[in-house]
Amino acid sequence: MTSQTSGTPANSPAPDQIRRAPKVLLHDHLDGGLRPGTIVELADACGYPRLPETDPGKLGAWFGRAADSGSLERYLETFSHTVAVLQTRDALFRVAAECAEDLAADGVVYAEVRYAPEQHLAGGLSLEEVVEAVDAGFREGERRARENGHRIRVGALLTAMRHAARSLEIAELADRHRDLGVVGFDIAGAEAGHPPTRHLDAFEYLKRANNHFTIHAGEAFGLPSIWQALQWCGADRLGHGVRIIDDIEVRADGSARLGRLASYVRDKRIPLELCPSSNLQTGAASSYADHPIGLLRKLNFRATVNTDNRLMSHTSMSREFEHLVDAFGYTLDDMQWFSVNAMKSAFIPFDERLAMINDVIKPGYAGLKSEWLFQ
Ligand SMILES: O=c1[nH]cnc2c1ncn2[C@@H]1O[C@H](CO)[C@@H](O)[C@H]1O
Ligand SMILES: [Zn+2]
Repeated sequence: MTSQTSGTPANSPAPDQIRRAPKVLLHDHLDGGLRPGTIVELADACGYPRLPETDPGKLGAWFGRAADSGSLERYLETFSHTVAVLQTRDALFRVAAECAEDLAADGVVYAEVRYAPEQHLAGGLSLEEVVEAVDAGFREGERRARENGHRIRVGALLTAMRHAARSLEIAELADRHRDLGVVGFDIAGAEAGHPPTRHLDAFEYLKRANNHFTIHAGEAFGLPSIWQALQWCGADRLGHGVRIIDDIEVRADGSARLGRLASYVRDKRIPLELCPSSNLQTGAASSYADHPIGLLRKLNFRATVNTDNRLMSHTSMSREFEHLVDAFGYTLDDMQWFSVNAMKSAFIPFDERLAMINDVIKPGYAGLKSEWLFQ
C-alpha cells in the first residue's frame, strides 16, 4: 500500500501552485483593496491632504499597522482615507479595474466585490453613477486580465452601512442593477450596537424581489448577531460568521457537540465567508493555527476563504491560503474543497456556478495535482 503511493508528491502545495490554483472570492471590499500607489496618485489628483504617508511603500505599511489594532472600530477608521479618494467616476473606474486585474493575476477566477455606494457621493455623483462607474471598471479589468492570459468574472455586492439609514434605498438600487453586474446586497460597518434587524425593511424588500444578500455578522459580536442575521433577516450567507464557534463544544476526546444554532448553520449549508487575516487584526482570533476555520473545515461547515481587505490586511487569496497551508497542512484537495464551497455559494445563477465548478475549478486542480508526474 505504502509503495503504491510513494510516488505522490509532498502534500503541501508550493506558493506558485497556490497562486495558479483557481480560487473563488466572495468577501472582498473595493475600498479595502486599493494599491497604495493608486491612493497616492488619486489623493494628488483630488487634492486630498490628509494621507498619513505619501510614499506608496510607507503608506501600505501604515494601513497594515493602523488596521492591526485588535478592534473592529479602529480597523474601520482607516477607510476614511480610501473612501476620501474614491469620489469621482474616474477614481472608481480605475480602482475597480485594478481590483479585477489584481485578483485575476492572483489566480482568482470568480469574485464578488462589495462597496457602499452611499460613501461615494461627496463629489456630486448619484448612486446610479457610482454603480455604473464601478461596473465599467470591473468590465475593463476583466478585459485587461484576458489580455494578460487570465480569466476572471467579477460581480458586485452593494453594501449599506449598518449605522446609517439608507439600506432600503441601497437594496432597491441593487435590485435595479441586478442584471447589470450587481449580484447581491450586504450590510457592513461596526457590528456592536448596530443589529441587522434595524434594516429589516431592506431585507424584506430583497426577499420579495427574489434577490440575494449576505450580512456581516458574528465578527465583532457573537451568536445573537448570527441568529438575527439568519432567523430575523433571512441572510443567504454570513459575512465572517466566525463566532459560530461559540456554539460548538469540543470535548476532551476531540468529538464536537453542536448547539442548535451551529447545527442549523451546518445543516442548512449556510456559507461562512471566513477572513482569517482580517480576524487576527480585529481580535476575533489570536493566530492562524487557532483560527476556527480549522475546526469548521473538519466539521464540514460550508466554509469559504476570503480576503476582506487586501490593503489593510496586506493580503491576497494566495496569501490567505499560504497561511492556512502552514497552519493546518492543507493540500490542493483542501483548496479545491474551499473553492468549490465558495462557488456553490455564489450569487450568480446555478448553471453558471456548476459550469465554473466542473469546467474551470475541478480541471484546474486536476492539472495542478498531476504536475508531479511530469517533473
Ligand atoms: O470586516 C469588516 N466588517 C465590517 N465592516 C467592514 C469590514 N471591512 C470593511 N468594512 C466596511 O465596509 C465598507 C464598505 O466596503 C467600508 O468602507 C468599511 O467601513
Ligand atoms: Zn468585510
